[in-house]
Amino acid sequence: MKRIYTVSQAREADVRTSQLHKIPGLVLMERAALSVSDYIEDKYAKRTRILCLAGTGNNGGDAMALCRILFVRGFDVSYCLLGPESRLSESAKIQYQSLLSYGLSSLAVEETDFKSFDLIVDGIFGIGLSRDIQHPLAELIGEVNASGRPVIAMDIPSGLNADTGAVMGACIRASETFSFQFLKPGILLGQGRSVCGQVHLPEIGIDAIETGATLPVCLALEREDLDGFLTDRDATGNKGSFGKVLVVAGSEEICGAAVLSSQAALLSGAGMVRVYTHEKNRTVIGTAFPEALITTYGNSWSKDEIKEAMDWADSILIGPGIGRSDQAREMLDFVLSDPALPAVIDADALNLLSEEPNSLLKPHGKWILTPHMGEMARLTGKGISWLKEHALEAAETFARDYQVDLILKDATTVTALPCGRTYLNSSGNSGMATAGSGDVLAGLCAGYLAQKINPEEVAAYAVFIHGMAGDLAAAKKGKGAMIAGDILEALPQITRDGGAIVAV
Ligand SMILES: NC(=O)C1=CN([C@@H]2O[C@H](COP(=O)(O)OP(=O)(O)OC[C@H]3O[C@@H](n4cnc5c(N)ncnc54)[C@H](O)[C@@H]3O)[C@@H](O)[C@H]2O)[C@@H](O)CC1
Ligand SMILES: Nc1ncnc2c1ncn2[C@@H]1O[C@H](COP(=O)(O)OP(=O)(O)O)[C@@H](O)[C@H]1O
Ligand SMILES: [K+]
Repeated sequence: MKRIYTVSQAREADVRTSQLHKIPGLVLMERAALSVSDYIEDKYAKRTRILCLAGTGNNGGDAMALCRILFVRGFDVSYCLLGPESRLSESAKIQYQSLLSYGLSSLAVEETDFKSFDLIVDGIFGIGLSRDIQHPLAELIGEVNASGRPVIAMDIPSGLNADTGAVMGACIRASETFSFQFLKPGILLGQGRSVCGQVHLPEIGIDAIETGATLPVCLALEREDLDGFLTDRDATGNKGSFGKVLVVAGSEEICGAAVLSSQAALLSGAGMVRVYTHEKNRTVIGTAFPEALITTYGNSWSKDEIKEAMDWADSILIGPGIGRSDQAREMLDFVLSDPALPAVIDADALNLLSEEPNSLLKPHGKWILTPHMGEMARLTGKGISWLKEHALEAAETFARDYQVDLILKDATTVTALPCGRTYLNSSGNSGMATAGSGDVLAGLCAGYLAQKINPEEVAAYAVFIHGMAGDLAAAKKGKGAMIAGDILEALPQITRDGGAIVAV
């Protein structure tokens, strides 16, 4: 599991480490620069022409320290200081003076042709970026990007908001980013994934800030974490003991969502799945998915029937394809009146809830909500562009206010838990933006809930596994041609024997 620190948390960790262990900031800067120089030495020949672009803050200090180390190691390296000496931070000034002592003075940036270098290091701005980048640095960044040269970003590509992933005026497009020790939210959110390139997280000796399990922290799951989640299947279990899922999905007009979500629930390892749907769907679901138990309703649904199914189930999924009719609203109200049954609330159920969000405030147990940005906009009354820039804050606030697990689906899905912990998902790809992909995720959540696998964090794991399956599907079919059924088909490769993970 990787920690993700906001700008203020990264600064806190930095200060804490310096104070507690009496390690000056310059030492951390040296370690940061060493981690990048070791990498460059491994990957590039000594004759590589390298240009380090240094701003006047500590990010520039990192770049100048790197320039010195590479010079001492025999590389053909130069640098441009992008600002007056008078604005250098304390540590950056020391790095600059050190370079001068080696006889290395800054190139004049207006006379520098970026294309004449083989590799460019971006140390213009790090996490200290506080406003939009303007003339002339914005143009300079445009020229670096247009040069077509590989760029290594120190800490974060200059111009990327480290908290939100928004581009602030202009942004370096890096081929690789060395984020010092901890990920930043902006690397995964917003434009982060498209401008960071390959991300490295070198250890530079900074202590983590959390001192107890109660502190809010943002995390990214990794493949290794699944070993603890998908434990071996109980050899003595039976279909009743592996969890029973009730899927309330589909309507007179829509059928596919019920098939995809209930298949995902069964593929998660649950013992039984029962679909409660409109009678028109019986034949299709029964044919496409003979393993499902099916209960249907006609013009009117039956409280007794659904109650009996809820009593039978260990978890319920409600929403995919149920529509927004009065009938759907009544069923949703009834289902949510049982606080004891762990529930996944998806798709149309979310749209119905957005008409009356306060119904989420009534007492309840485990509820997982899975809105995409459009559904979240309806639920919160906020615009989609605002939500995209404030995804972390929006998800965390919602989870806390309504005491639900909130899966805010997007290219990087944010999963916020009411305890204050948040996960940013690093698996998955744009091929997953295909109809029915969300139904698969909702089914997976309900399936794991029924099995009572790590209920507290189940939402984050389901998202991660869903993304991994999407990556396998993309590898097999291509991002353009993959469909939701391919994500389903890939699931067993991840959960082979309910435990071992097959490399993606
Ligand atoms: N754990 C840590 O936090 C460590 C941090 N280090 C480096 O230090 C960096 C942070 O250093 P700083 O706080 O000095 O911040 P930066 O080096 O990111 O830059 C801050 C400076 O840029 C100015 N500025 C901000 N936005 C601007 C804009 N749009 N146009 C023009 N000027 C602008 C600020 O006023 C400030 O003077 C990190 O990103 C990292 O690279 C490393 O040295 C090692 C350890
Ligand atoms: N560009 C992307 N990169 C990674 N995952 C994506 C991307 N676009 C969409 N997804 C994922 O695909 C799923 C789409 O779900 P959703 O919008 O509910 O689709 P549907 O309603 O058609 O089932 C979500 O899990 C989302 O996170
Ligand atoms: K940078």
